[in-house]
Amino acid sequence: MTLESALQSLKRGEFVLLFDSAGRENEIDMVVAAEFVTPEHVARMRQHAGGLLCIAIDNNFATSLDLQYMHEILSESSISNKEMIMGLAPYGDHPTFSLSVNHYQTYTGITDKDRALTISEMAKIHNVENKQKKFASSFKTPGHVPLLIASKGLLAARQGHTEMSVYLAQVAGLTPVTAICEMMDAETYTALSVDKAEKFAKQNGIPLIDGKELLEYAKVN
Ligand SMILES: O=C(CO)[C@H](O)[C@H](O)COP(=O)(O)O
Ligand SMILES: [Mg+2]
Ligand SMILES: [Mg+2]
Repeated sequence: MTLESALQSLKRGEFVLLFDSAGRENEIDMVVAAEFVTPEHVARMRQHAGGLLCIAIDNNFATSLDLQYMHEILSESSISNKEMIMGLAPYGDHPTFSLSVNHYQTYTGITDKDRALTISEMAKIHNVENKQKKFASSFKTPGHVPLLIASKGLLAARQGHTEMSVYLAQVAGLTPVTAICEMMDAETYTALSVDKAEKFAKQNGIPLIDGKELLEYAKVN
């Protein structure tokens, strides 16, 4: 499956699977452009991925919303348990978590319908004039969908699913806001292996992108 066909899938509002690398998380995330997310997408990520469903956003967009990384927010806060604040994960990256949000029209925030609304409305904010004002009036925190902020410099700075998925959306000409969820294995209680993900991808006609290929593509484009 070529990167080009994966981009076409994203443009049609379909899933792609994204592997980071064996030396990093060694995980495969289901990825879909946030602007297309429906309750059915959320149900499928819940059933076929089962990890944490997050919204990844481009760094400039985060800045325009006055968002910070959660580890920065906590470092600057008056909490006493500062030693708990995540520095680097075992594979060497800082977490990209920021606030978690619910759209104001959700009820509990966790249902497929509620999360789909939160995710798709988050993409819409990217394209309005006064983003910060609209964001503050349309979303509540804490909520049921974590926001992840892609690094400034994107793939040159960090090679996580956060950056790779936002980069894919950008290259596809879409709003750089994605919904991503790690694929878990209910048989082994670990992350889904690449072999099993390849099988799933084939059976379901979903493109699987290797992060290595994406990084090579980014170098020459
Ligand atoms: O931990 C995560 C949030 O559920 C996932 O790994 C997600 O893929 C984003 O993180 P990263 O950019 O580090 O891969
Ligand atoms: Mg992770
Ligand atoms: Mg990841």
